[in-house]
Formats: sequence, C-alpha cells, structure tokens
Amino acid sequence: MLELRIAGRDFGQPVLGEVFATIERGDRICLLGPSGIGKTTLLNAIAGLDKSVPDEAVIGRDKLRVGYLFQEHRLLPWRSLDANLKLVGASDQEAESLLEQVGLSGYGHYLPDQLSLGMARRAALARCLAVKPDLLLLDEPFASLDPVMAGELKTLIAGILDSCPKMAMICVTHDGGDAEILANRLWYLDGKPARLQWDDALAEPGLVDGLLGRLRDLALPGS
Ligand SMILES: Nc1ncnc2c1ncn2[C@@H]1O[C@H](COP(=O)(O)OP(=O)(O)OP(=O)(O)O)[C@@H](O)[C@H]1O
Repeated sequence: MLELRIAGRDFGQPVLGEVFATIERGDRICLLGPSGIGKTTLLNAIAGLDKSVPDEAVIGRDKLRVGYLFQEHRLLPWRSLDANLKLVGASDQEAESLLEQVGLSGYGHYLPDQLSLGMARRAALARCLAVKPDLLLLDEPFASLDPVMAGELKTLIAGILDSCPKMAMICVTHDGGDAEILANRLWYLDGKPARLQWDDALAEPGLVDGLLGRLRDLALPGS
C-alpha cells in the first residue's frame, strides 16, 4: 500500500537517516523511540507535510487518504465541531454520527476551546475519521491525558481499528503497553541519524512480550 524510501532529513544537523519500509492495509504499527529522536519528523514525512522530503520518497501516498491526529487538536478554533467536520467533507449526518462514535454526541455546536483536552482530542480524531482514511497517523494520542481518559481513548481507538480492518495505523507512543493493545507491528527508531532499528511483526501474542521484554532489558522507552 505504501513504500517508504526516505533518504533522510536534517535540520542543520542530521535527524533522520535512511528509512525503508513497506506498510500494508491493516498494519497497526506502534512507533517507539527515545524522546527527540525523530518520530514526529518521520510521521510528517510519511504524511507529506514536510516539503523537504520529496513526494517520491513515499510511494503510493498519492492514492491514499491520510488522517493525522496531531499532538494538539489543530481544529479551527472559530468554528464549531460540526463545521470543522464538514470542512473536511462530512455531511450533516456523518458529522453527527462521527461525534457519536467518539463519545461527543450533542457537542456539535461547541467550539474546540470549550472542550477539555480529552474531548478536543476525540473531536480531532473524529475529523481524522471524516476523511475515511486508508492510513491513520496518531502522534502520542494519549499524552497529557489522565489515566482514565487515556484508557477510554485507547479503547475507543482499538474499537475503531477493529471496525476498519483495512485501515493501516502508525501510532507514536512512549508506552510499550500501547503496542500490546493496539499494534500488530512494532517500529523502533533510534541512532544518530535515526533509523528503524526494529520493524517486527507482532502477529504472535508471545512475540509482543518478547519484544517489550527486550525494550525493558535495554531500559528503553516502553519499559
Ligand atoms: N522544524 C524543525 N526545525 C528544527 N529542528 C527540528 C524541527 N522539527 C524537529 N526538529 C528537531 O528534530 C529532532 C527530532 O524531533 P521530533 O519532534 O521528530 O522527535 P520525537 O521523537 O517526535 O520527539 P518526542 O518523543 O519528544 O515528541 C529534535 O532534535 C528536534 O529539535
């Protein structure tokens, strides 16, 4: 579905090295790695937001719809949730059902800044889903949420993944536990410049424990 042939990205100094990988429909990838290593940089490159990375470096993206949940909600603050969803193509009915799907039924007329952090993130997730994405990119979706809200959002995302078996997902996280719930594949980004050190399929449940155990042994994020 998507082939990465990213030659690298530097910001005055090298951040990303070469990244080669393929992503198939239904892949659920958790992207782990130390803070500041380049995970968001890689996600931006995959999404096509980084114009320094040529389009040819991400083969197949032109045929895909991509939904990107940023760390901040990035909804238009002067528009209601309904209007934000309609702006990306949702009909009245779709906007209503998307808000219901993320637990925000009845909040369509609210402005984004009238919502709590967790609610705003769910509204942003609804906007991602409004584009009917083939590839869902999540950048630390549980960051800054209290454990209850984070748990609810994790359950919500797991349910969405179950109901969209052909959608692929890449989720940046610092928590290996997220991989156990959400992923069938684990990417680990490290090095200077950063490269994918591991790209393992987690299809066998036992493998998840093994990989997370390796993370713990190395005292890396995910422990
Ligand atoms: N627009 C930019 N200009 C200059 N440097 C940047 C820019 N974007 C990212 N960087 C640098 O690139 C490196 C990687 O940043 P990035 O946000 O991709 O890391 P990350 O792995 O997502 O970090 P974290 O886990 O803390 O969110 C950092 O050193 C950062 O300062």
